[in-house]
Amino acid sequence: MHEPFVVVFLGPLGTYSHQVNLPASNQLLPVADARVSDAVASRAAHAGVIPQENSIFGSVAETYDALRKPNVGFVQGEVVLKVQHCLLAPRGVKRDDIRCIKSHEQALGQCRGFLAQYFPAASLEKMPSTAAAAKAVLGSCDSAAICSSICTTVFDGLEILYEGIQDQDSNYTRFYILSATRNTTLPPPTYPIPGQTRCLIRLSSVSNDASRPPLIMQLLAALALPVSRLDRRPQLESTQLFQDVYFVEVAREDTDHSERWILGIERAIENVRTVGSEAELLGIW
Ligand SMILES: O=C(O)C(=O)Cc1ccccc1
Repeated sequence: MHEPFVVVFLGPLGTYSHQVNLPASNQLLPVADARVSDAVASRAAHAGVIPQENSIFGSVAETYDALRKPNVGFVQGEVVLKVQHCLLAPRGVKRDDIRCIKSHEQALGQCRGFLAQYFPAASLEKMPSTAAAAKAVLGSCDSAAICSSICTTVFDGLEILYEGIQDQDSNYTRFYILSATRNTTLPPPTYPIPGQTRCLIRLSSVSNDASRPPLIMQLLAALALPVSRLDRRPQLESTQLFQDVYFVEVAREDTDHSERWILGIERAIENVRTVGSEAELLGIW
């Protein structure tokens, strides 16, 4: 018997992370708060599902904050999920009773228009996840949660007041599949398509001269790869104010041979280090 391949996701049951389509052989385990990357780094799980970007609200800040840490793991795949938000309340609670709406920051952000139009006076409460919000409103007489309709089957006593409340009908979230090391082999099928087509690189400048802030352009010029997306978060423990860490994704051209492409990426990372900046390969998939 093989040991099960354990994948952690942002819990409790009923989150969008839980609904990401993974191979059936995986053993799925919910973890609380934003502890998914910690569970992967500490080898409590083989891999984890982390939300990376939403088509309405943008990058998931807490994911990039986790990716700033040393030894954060290695992105081995991506999965895109269609997200349809609902407003759920305990059975019997009416629209006019609602004073407080709870959810994950991303879900509150994806439904800003709906909230402003239908609940301009309600207080908004940020929760660790959408399903944590659903669980928290159980038994309340004046609170509702923004979450997936699946939460009505996970938690008894909730009903749907509104469906499809995100600001655009088309709403997708992209998740990274994070493993502990580059050498972890994910069980097939691979995500999303066979053949490695993307990589994620973390870049930061090392500069002690406050009068000459590092130029992003210099980092990217040293990297000299066709960057397809760029994210930025404050650098932790930097010697200067407002120094940033950059996360770049590079997409492989169809004409590029996979192994040659990976060698090129490794060489580009060495080149950034040669000019005195930091570069780390955080994923290939
Ligand atoms: O809280 C959840 O359900 C998550 O998985 C994070 C999230 C929240 C909103 C949209 C997509 C992912």
